[in-house]
Amino acid sequence: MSVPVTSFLKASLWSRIRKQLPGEKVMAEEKPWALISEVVANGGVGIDHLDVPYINSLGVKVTNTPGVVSNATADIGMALLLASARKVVEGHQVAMDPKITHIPQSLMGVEVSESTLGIIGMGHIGYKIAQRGKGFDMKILYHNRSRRSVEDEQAVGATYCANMDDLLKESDFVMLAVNLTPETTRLIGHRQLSLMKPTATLVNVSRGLVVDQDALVKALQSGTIRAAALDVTYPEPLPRDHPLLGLPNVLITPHVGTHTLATTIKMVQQMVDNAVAAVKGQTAPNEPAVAVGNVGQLAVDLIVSTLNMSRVGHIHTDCLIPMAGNNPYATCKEDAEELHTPAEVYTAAELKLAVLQIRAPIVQTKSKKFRQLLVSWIKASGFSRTVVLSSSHAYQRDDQQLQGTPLRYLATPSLLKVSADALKELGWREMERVSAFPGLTDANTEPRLHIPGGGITKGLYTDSCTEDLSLAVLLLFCSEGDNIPDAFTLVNHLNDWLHLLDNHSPEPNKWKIPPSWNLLFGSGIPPALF
Ligand SMILES: O=C(O)[C@H](O)CO
Repeated sequence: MSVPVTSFLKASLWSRIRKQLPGEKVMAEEKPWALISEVVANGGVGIDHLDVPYINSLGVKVTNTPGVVSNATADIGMALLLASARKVVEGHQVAMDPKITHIPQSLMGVEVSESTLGIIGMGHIGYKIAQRGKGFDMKILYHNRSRRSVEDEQAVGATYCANMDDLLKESDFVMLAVNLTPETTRLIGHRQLSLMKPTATLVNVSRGLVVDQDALVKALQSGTIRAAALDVTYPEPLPRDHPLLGLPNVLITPHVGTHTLATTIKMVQQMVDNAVAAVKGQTAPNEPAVAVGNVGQLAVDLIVSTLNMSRVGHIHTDCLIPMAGNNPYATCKEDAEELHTPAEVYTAAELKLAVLQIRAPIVQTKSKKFRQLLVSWIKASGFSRTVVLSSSHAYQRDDQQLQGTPLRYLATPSLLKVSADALKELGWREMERVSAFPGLTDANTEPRLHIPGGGITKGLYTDSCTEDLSLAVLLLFCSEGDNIPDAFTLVNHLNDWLHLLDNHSPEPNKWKIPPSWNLLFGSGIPPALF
C-alpha cells in the first residue's frame, strides 16, 4: 500500500510534539511513527508521550493502534512475572558459568501457580493478563476505575477490588497495566509499596512514571517487597549509574512489550490504515476520543440505554452544529435505522425522569443563546430539580484540587434548600473556587469557578443561580484519552444520589452499553467548523 506522505517529521518538530519526561533524551528514531500533514500515526496504544492538544491545534490528528498490542504486551507481563519468580536470568548465568559447580541457594524461586495476581488497570491488556493468569490457576484480583461486567469477571475468575489497597495487601504479584494519566502518575509510591507483602513482586508493563522509582529503589533495598520486574522505567533507558541497575532483585527489559514480528506488522498495518484514512479526509479507524467534554454525554448514554428510556422530543436550534445519525440505542435492525438529531429528550415516566442528551458541539458564538434556551426550557417544563453531568481537564487542577476524589458538585441556592442534607450525607466535595492567578495572592481578586473543558457548564450554573433554578452540576476531573471509564465513574456517582438503577438491575453498577459505543473511536468534527 502506498501512503502519500507529504512531509516527514523533522527532529525539531518531533521534540516539540513529544512530551519530554524527567531526565530523558528524546530520540526521533526510537518509536515507529510517521507524520503526514494530516496525522501523527503513533505505533502503540499509549499516547502519553505526545502533546495531543498541541498537535490537534495544528489541525493534525493523532491516531494509535489499540487492540493489536494487547496480546504481546500481556505476554511480556507474564514473561517478566515468571522470569522474576523463577529467577530465569540468574539461572541462565549459572548454567553458562563454567566455574559454578552447584546450584546456589539464591536460585530458589517463588511459586507462580495458585498464587494471587493483582492487576491494576483492567483494560484490554489487563484482561489478557488475567486470561493468562487463569491458565496458571492464579487467584485474580483487579482494580480498575470501573468494574467490568460480571460475565467478564466470571470468564477469568477475577474479583474486583474497589479499593486498590486491598489488592496490594493480598497479592503475590502486582501487575501494572494502566494508561499513564495525571491520575496514574506515581500511583505506586512509598505508601502503596509498604502495603505489599514482603514476598511480593511488582511487575510494570504500563509506563515508568506510574511508579515512584525512588520509592521503589528503597522498597527493594529494604526488603519491603521481594522483587520488581519492569518493561518500562523513566527515563528509558535508565542512566547507567541508576540505583535500580545495581540491585539484584530487579529484572528490566527495554520497553519491548509490543516487540514481536507479528505484532509489529499488525501495528504498522494499523498505522498505515489510520494515515491513509486521515489523508483521504475519512474517519481514521483509531483516533482516540480525546475530548474530556464527552464524559457527560457518555454518562447520559448509559442512563438512556440502561433505563430503556423513550424518546419524546428534540430541541431544534441553530446553536448546535447540525448533525444526524442512526439510533445510538438501537435494540434491533428496525429501530437502528431511525434518524436521531443533536439534542433529544428521553423520559422514564415511572422514575419521573427526563433526560436531555446533547450530542453536538455548541457553536461558540451562540453559547449564551443556547444557555438561555436551556434555562427557559427547564423553567417551562417545571422540573423540580435538574442535574448537569459534566467534566473538567484534570491537568488544570490547582494545588488544593489535586488530592482525593476527582468528583465534584455544585448546587444552586435553590437546590440546596431541598437537597442540602442529602448532599451532606453523600459526603460529596464541592467544586473549589480557585485563584484567578494561581500562585499569586491578590487580596482584591475573588476566587472564581474554573471549569476548563466543561463547555457551558459554568455559564449554565451561573445563569441557574441568577434565575433561581434548582440545579446541581456533577463533574469529574479527567484527562484526554479513552474516557469511557470516566463516564462510568460519573454515572455511578449520580446513581449514589438518585438511585436510578436500583429497580432496574440486580447487579450494582450494571449499566447497559449502547451499540453506538462501538463507533467511539473515530474522527471528530473538523476544527474549521468552529
Ligand atoms: O503503548 C504501547 O502500546 C507500547 O508501550 C508501545 O509503545
